[in-house]
Amino acid sequence: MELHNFRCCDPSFEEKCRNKDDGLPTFSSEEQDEVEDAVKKQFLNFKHRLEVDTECILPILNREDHIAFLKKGLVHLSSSYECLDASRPWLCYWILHALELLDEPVNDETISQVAQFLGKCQCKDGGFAGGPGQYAHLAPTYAAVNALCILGTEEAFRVIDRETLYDFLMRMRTSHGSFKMHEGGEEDIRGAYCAASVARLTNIITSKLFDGTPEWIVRCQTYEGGFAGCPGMEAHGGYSFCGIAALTLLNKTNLCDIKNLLRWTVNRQMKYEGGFQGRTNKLVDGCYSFWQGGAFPLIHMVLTMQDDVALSAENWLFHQKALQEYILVCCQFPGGGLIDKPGRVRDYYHTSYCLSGLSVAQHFAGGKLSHIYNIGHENNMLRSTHPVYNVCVDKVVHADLYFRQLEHPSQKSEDMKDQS
Ligand SMILES: CC(C)=CCC/C(C)=C/CC/C(C)=C/COP(=O)(O)OP(=O)(O)O
Ligand SMILES: [Zn+2]
Repeated sequence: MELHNFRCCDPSFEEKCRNKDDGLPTFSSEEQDEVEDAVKKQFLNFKHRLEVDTECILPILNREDHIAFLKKGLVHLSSSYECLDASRPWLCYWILHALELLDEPVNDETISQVAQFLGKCQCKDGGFAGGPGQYAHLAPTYAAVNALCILGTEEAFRVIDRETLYDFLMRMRTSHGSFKMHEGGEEDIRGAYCAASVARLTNIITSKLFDGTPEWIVRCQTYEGGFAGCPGMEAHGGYSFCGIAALTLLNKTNLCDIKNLLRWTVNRQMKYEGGFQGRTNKLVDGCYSFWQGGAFPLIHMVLTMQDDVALSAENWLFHQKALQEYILVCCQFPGGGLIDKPGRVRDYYHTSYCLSGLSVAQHFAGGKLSHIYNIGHENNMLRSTHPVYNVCVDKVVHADLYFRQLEHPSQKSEDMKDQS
């Protein structure tokens, strides 16, 4: 059988996008029309090739273009993105994580600049804000901690003030164990996940901080099987990931109905496109490759811990080939960056989560099972992401070793008791 490499994008349109040197995800309306046509054409072209060649085509990940797009964003970080002015730690995290997945190093000067910039987003009373001088919020706190762990230098680790971070988390906690996103803000399952993730990663977790949290999280699991933002709301992939990842971090996955979660999640993979939808009766979107796809390694880990479920390497939980095809064929934007679906323009959020989903589909690992599976060109392989934090595994191990040797907040209160 002869195998053909398949570059999904139209070369002339690719060149045009590559030369857009502002790095910003903005296109005029004429350009948007052109984008829509070009990417639809590439999808139809792929489907046609599939009919002719059946299994013989190898879609290519356009690594160099994605890296160039990501690096442009890193340079612009401190000056642009007025539209994402309250999400600057998120931009750092999305870009740094996508680059680590692509195994692309960042130079020492940039590492130091980004660490210092994130330091400016940290608030005096603890936690990180969406930008310097803004109020602390749990979402940018999660993004900043992940970004600093990806940077992975002593300077980056030292930016995190663990004492005030603990105070901030305590202030966001409600009496029933849920977490508000910010002072006076909404409480939802993202809060529980962001709090558990940063507390675990920086080694400041205490039983007092998460008393009642697992019980509150399972109240968000709906009759469909996925998790909602709050009890009584609709199941959604973004919230489902937060639910199962937070329960994993808190060692309480036994409290949820894992088989119902599995049934709901597998049914979110779309038969025609191969990608995932976020919720029942909605459209496929590349970012759910991670929010839904990332739940499988966690579900698998729970299932293998239960004796009555026999899972083997042949017993895959989702269609890893179809997901890789959707990401490689439909979600690569010509000239760099990844997207929600054909017709949309690139952004750093979709670039990061499409690549995270591709990594999960390539390195399926959960419990005792792990295998590598690449449907395309050999150069498509990404590094493996940790399914709980969505940071590459080596960086999680490194951060864990660093923070584990520091004093724990419960140790401090013991010391205070001894002194009194
Ligand atoms: C850690 C952290 C902060 C996680 C965030 C998780 C996440 C992506 C939540 C999504 C929330 C939501 C209801 C989106 C629906 O948007 P929509 O109606 O535009 O999209 P849809 O049609 O695909 O449902
Ligand atoms: Zn999306």
